[in-house]
Amino acid sequence: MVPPLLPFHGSATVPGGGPRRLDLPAIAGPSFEMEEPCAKILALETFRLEQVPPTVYYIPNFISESEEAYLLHQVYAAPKPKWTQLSGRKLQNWGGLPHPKGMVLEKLPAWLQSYAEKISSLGAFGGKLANHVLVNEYLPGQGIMPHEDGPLYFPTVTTISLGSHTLLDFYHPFSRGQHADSEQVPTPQTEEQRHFLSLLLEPRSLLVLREDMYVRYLHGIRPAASDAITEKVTNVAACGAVLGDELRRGTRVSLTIRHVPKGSASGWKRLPEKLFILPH
Ligand SMILES: O=C(O)CCC(=O)C(=O)O
Ligand SMILES: [Fe+2]
Repeated sequence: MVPPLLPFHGSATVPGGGPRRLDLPAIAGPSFEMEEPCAKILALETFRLEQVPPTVYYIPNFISESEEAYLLHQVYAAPKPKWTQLSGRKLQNWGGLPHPKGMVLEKLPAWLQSYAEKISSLGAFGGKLANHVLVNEYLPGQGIMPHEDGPLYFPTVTTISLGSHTLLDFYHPFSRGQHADSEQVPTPQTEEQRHFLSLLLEPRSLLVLREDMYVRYLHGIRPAASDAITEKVTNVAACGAVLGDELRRGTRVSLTIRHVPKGSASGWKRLPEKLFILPH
């Protein structure tokens, strides 16, 4: 049975404002009953991170501990064949399998559908309803290489983190240099040089990435067992961590919730081949 969705709760310290209670109303909560959808979008705006390229929203404690336990229970109750073991992580795919000829969409199970609806109602997908979820499980020491998610998805990804924090790292794409005619050879750039910011994703948080942060830069998770909170962690003020902390990772399960537009196959075909850097 799907439990009723609870309001966001908890508190966080935000820049300039000192500790603040983040009381966003739940979909069925009393404050939303009298409000228009645009009010929910405004609510999302209050969680927008500054000092990063557009656009990142980070909402600590988006779900409660009991919702987290419920979601973890559902993830691990899935039949064994639902898991795909990859090098460095385990994956479940819900809503349909991506394919160069287009996504064959399947209905989401009820336990994911309610969260897809809750996030969509914040306006995360431009009024569309999320219909696809990837579940990733990372043990301490595991991660995901820097990548782009590819052109199949509406250019927003939303992620609920369960069980443990992680650091999501962002990278400038390789500089492609000037046009070949100018004879300028692109300078080699190390991964470290291209890494320009990280976001601390705490358990129970929601991350919404749109625009440049989703389509222009690459993202990845270092295969590490702990994370140093440095000045590159741009959202530290919204988190329960401080500069200089070293956070040990536990097993983290992430739900990446997206919208796959109908007919995305044609979008796929139009894009140059080198953009097909799919992680899965
Ligand atoms: O686990 C995460 O937060 C990131 C997963 C991811 O980048 C992906 O599935 O494409
Ligand atoms: Fe990704």
